[in-house]
Amino acid sequence: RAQDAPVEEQVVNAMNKVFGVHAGFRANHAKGVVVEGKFKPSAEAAGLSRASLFSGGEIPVTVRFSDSTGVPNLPDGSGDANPHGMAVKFHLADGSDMDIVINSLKFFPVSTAAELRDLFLAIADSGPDAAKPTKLEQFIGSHPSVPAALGTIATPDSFADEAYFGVNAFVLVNKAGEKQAIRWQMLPEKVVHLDKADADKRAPDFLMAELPARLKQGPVTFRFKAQLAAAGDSTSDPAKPWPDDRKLVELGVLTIDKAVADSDAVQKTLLFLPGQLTDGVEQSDDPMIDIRNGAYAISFSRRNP
Ligand code: HEM
Repeated sequence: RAQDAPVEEQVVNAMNKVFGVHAGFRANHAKGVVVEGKFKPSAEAAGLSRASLFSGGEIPVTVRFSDSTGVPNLPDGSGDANPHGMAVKFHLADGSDMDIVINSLKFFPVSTAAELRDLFLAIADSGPDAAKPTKLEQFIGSHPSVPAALGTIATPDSFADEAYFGVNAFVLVNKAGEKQAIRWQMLPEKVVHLDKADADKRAPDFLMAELPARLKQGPVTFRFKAQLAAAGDSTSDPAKPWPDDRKLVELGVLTIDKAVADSDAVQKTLLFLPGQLTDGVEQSDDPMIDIRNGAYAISFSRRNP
C-alpha cells in the first residue's frame, strides 16, 4: 500500500503528483543545462580534509545547473523556477566521482523529508478551488521556516551570477583523523538578481541559453567554500542556518569553460547524489541526506525505465 512505501518513495510520488510525470525527466529540477570545467583545490583545503579532491592537482568536473520543479518546459524567469540548482561531479584521479547537489536557498524550507512530502501534498491539495485556508496556507502557518527560506531567493540574470548553498551538513576528516562539520557554498564572482517584473519579461529559456553563449566569450569561476560549524550548531536540521560570522574556508576554485553540445541527451544519463562522497568527506547526522540519495535513485530509475 502507498502509505507503507519508504519516505524517499513517498516524496518522489508527491513531486510527481504536483508536477505531473514527464517521461525522461527528473521528478524535481527537470529543466537544466550541462557544462564542463575543472577544479583546483586551495592550500587550506588539505588541512581540513584528506580527500584526494583537496590534495591533488586540477581535476575535471561536470556541472548541471537547473530550475526547480519537475516541469520540463517551465519558463526560466518564473518564480517557481527558484531555487535554482547546481550539481557538480568532481572526477577524481582514481577514476571515481564525488558529487555535491546544492541550490540557491540559503537554508531549507523544512527540516525533514517527511515535512517536504507534506509540503508537496499540501500544494497538490491547494488548487484554485480549494477551501480557505488552504492546506498550503495551513502548512506555511505552522512552518515559519517556509516563508523565511523562500524569502532568500530571487531569479538571477545568469546561472553564473548566483550563489549556491549545500544546506545539509557534511563532515570533513583530515589526515590526523580530526573531524569538522561544514556546509558547502559555491560563490560566484558576483550575484546579480532580477526584480520580478524583469524576470517575467525574459525569454522562456533565457538561463539555459545564456550560459553556453557566455562561455564562448570566456570561462566562469566560482569559489568553493566550507562554512565551518561551531560548537552547538545543528548539523541535522537544514532549516536552521548557522550564524553569518561562522568561518568560511576556501576549498578551491571551480572554473567552467565548456558547454556540452548534446546537453539534453547528456543530462538524462547523469545521476548526481548528495551522498556520493570520497574518503575524507562524510555524511553528517542529518537523516535527510540518505533519504535524498534514495529519492534521487528512484527518480533516476523512473526517468530511465
Ligand atoms: C528530503 C529532501 C529532498 C528530496 C526528497 C529531494 C528530491 C529530489 C529528486 C527526486 C530529484 C531528482 C533527481 C534525479 O532524477 O536525478 C532532485 C533533484 C535535485 N535536488 Fe533535491 N531533494 C531534496 C532536497 C534537496 C536539497 C536540500 C537540495 C539543495 C540544497 C536539493 C537540490 C536538488 C538539485 C540541485 C537537484 C537537481 C540535480 C541534478 O541536476 O541532477 N534537493 N531532488
